[in-house]
Amino acid sequence: MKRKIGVIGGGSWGTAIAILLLNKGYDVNLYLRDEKQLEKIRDSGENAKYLPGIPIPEDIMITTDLEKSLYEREVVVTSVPSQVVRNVLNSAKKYINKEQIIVNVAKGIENHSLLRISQIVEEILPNNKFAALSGPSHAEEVARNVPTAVVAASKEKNLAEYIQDVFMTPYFRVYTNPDVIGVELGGSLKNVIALGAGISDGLGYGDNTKAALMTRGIIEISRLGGKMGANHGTFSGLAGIGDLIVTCTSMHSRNRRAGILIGQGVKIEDAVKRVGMIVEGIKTTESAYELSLKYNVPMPITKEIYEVLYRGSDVKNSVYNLMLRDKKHEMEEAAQENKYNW
Ligand SMILES: NC(=O)c1ccc[n+]([C@@H]2O[C@H](COP(=O)([O-])OP(=O)(O)OC[C@H]3O[C@@H](n4cnc5c(N)ncnc54)[C@H](O)[C@@H]3O)[C@@H](O)[C@H]2O)c1
Ligand SMILES: O=P(O)(O)OC[C@H](O)CO
Repeated sequence: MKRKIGVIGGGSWGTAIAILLLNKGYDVNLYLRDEKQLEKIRDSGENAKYLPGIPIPEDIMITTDLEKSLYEREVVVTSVPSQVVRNVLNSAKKYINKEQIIVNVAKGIENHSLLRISQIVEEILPNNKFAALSGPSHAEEVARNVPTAVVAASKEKNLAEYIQDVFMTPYFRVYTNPDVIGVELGGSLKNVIALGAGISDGLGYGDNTKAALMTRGIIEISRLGGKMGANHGTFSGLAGIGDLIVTCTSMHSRNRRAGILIGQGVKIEDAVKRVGMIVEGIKTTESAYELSLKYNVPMPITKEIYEVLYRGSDVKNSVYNLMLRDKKHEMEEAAQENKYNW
């Protein structure tokens, strides 16, 4: 019997995931909310707004009927922007039974509650099993079978291995990891640093600057992650440094592209409109900044990006603030524990 999967969210990632799963021979439903978008997809055979140039197989059952999209689905994939996952799941929960497995692929941290998606799912669907799938994976490349590697994270080994099996293809390699917190934080917080990398590019700075942002960026992500219960090793893996690299360097990245525009002096709202798709890092910056205060963790890059996005600070000032802050030991935490000391 064919595996039955439901994907919620007809943006670029939901569409690419649906195609990948259909090509594995599964029975795939794709839910999107917009009837006009659905008609356009039916007429043109592609999702021109979110994933242009990629033919959508007719066998994917695309629908605006949430109930229908979830009916008898063994796995339900959430692929909507992270700030709306709660609303979408609240609407969906009456159609989801406790046997169905929830796999989240959205990358972000809810504003104000500061919850990760796994925690939101736990609140709304406490009896359902959950896994997070994350890593360096631009939809535009996955949809073209560009070799890609990601991580399936679950507290339960069997579930992580099951999800690995569900998604793995010769072009899409899936590793397992028990560290749900680290995988979720890595995927979410890299978007903040990618905005910074984009701003740096937009200002006309060079590769040195970007390498510094990426390196110091993963250090501050890992510092917060450690305090929140993540495993430091996760941040050296695909969902950590891997996703940070791809998002800070690729022109597919909506976060980086928005950052470039902001660095060039475009207003934030206009930059987001020009990108035309979700720029997760904007809202995640607010959550990340609040988490750094809550856990009392220094996150200087995140703080400066927060100042630029939410307090109207001048980007060049932020660069000077970062360059001229107090002098530091590179391995500050380790030095405090008397490792890496002279
Ligand atoms: N695009 C990628 O390459 C990629 C890769 C990995 C992870 N992600 C993550 O996946 C998530 C989705 O990203 P995307 O790239 O598909 O975004 P997108 O901007 O391409 O599409 C978002 C989709 O969500 C829909 N949507 C928005 N609000 C909704 C609501 N309330 N109910 C139902 N649908 C709603 C939009 O109509 C749109 O179809 C994000 O968290 C992103 O970080 C994206
Ligand atoms: O386009 P972005 O910046 O949202 O990044 C997409 C994916 O998260 C890359 O792994």
